[in-house]
Amino acid sequence: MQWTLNRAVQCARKAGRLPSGNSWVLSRHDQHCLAIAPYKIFVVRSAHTEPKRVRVSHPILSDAQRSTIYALSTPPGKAGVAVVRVSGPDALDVWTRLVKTRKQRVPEPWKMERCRIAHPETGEVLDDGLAVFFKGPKSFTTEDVLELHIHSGRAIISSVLGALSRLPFCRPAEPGEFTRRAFHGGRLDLTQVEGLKDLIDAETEGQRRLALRAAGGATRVQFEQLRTEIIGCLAKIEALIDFGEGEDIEEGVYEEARTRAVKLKNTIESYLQDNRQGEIMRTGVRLTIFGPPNAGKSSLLNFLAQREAAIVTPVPGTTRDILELSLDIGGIPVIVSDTAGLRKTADPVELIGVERARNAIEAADLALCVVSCGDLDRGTGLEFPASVKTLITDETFVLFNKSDLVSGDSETRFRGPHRWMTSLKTGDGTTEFLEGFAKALQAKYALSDEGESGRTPLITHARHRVHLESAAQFIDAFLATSADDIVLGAEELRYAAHAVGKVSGLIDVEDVLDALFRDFCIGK
Ligand SMILES: Nc1nc2c(ncn2[C@@H]2O[C@H](COP(=O)(O)OP(=O)(O)OP(=O)(O)O)[C@@H](O)[C@H]2O)c(=O)[nH]1
Ligand SMILES: [K+]
Ligand SMILES: [Mg+2]
Repeated sequence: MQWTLNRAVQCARKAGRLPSGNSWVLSRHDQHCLAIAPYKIFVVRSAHTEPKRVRVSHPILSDAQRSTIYALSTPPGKAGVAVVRVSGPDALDVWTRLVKTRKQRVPEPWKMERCRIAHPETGEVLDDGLAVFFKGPKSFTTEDVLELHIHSGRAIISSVLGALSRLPFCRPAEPGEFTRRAFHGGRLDLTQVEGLKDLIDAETEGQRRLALRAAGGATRVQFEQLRTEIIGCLAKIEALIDFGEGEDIEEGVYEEARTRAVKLKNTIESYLQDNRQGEIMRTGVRLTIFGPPNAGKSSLLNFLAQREAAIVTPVPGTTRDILELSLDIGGIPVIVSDTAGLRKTADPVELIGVERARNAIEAADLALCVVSCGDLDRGTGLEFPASVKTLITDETFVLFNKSDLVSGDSETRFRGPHRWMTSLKTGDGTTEFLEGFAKALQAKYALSDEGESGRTPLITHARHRVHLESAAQFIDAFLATSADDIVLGAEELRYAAHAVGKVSGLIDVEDVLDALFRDFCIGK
């Protein structure tokens, strides 16, 4: 028997736990139903087969959270347009007091209207602009929302915010409070809230695309699907517990549940085996440039950054400390570290630099070794200097620099995948290097186009990985139980569903929310 929100609400009403006459909306899950009426939120809990077990908890929104809030939603400063956003039960009241249109006092929802913004007490016109009213729940926060589009200038903005502050039922919004309300209203789940924040913070094309996917709800859908499938599995086991095989239940149900669980575990594992692609794309690929002294490592950093970020001199051992820069290479965010040249040294300061360089290579997602063609040419064949030889693997990118120091015919020795030859002095080969390197990065980290979701990583935050890993463990634990202890098995599946639910924020949400919204800007 499938448990629905309507049933949950019906039962709760019968039990006298919910006031009638309110419109009930929003998310329904098999075990936890979030039922939301205007300004009152209750969590309806139920076991998914037993309507009798309905329990309605206390409202989870405080008075402060129910008030009408306002904030400037665009950056302060001189510009064409500034948007002041108002959200809450009294948004319509704000309209009638501040917005003067030619036609009517009550706005037509979702329709932009030309208006004057007037002071609620003095009636003084503050600005000429546009206003739009979004009727809840079809708004960003799911509450009634009013947006005032005014001219962006310091005096105009402060006069409008000042006018709003005169209304006793309004208060300034806290950072991220609009988004928090959207979350509490069920409009966004946690992965979407994270996506929204990542979208605002995105600095490269790759980050933008990844964040948009999450903000748009694609990540949410995938996690919800996973959770639904686990619950489907659990339902079979619970049916067995309630009725027992052979009576009302057809045979083979237990085996079927196991087969499904194995499939689920494989799916989760395929999500986990993503080389941390999504997390790396979000936070940046860590690339360490290393090599012997004087190879041109700092020259390379400056070339990539297009500015004199690092000191370059003919003195070997110039770079001591690690110099880190965030760069956009082919749409991939890359945190590039320039390091001290690797060599045996008695200088205690340089020694620390060399030690740090080695640690940076260890910690990096990618390493790029720069060697001077001049250092190689003396030997026969392609022999890397001893100081770097042991650090070069199949994954290491290699740049043979200072091609101007060797004769042209020796060039072929240096060719190969992930290997380039340049002269950072003359600029020879730098275009090919940059193109080839960007392509290599894209091949490793870029997301495939929409549709080929197979290659798009699901996990973008360490939090997702933690919960998915524990879900996989619980499914494992279920598979380790036998048909004799299905009650125990069912419990493991319930934990697995619970773990996946944490990703979307259906469960144990407040601590994650606090951490997340702390970094949001006001007005979002
Ligand atoms: N001839 C030639 N000289 C270069 C080239 N690239 C860099 N140099 C010079 O090589 C010297 C060393 O360059 P850096 O960029 O400081 O080398 P580095 O690897 O950072 O050196 P350390 O930090 O001391 O380990 C400088 O004088 C550069 O101008 C090149 O392609 N050809
Ligand atoms: K140098
Ligand atoms: Mg250097």
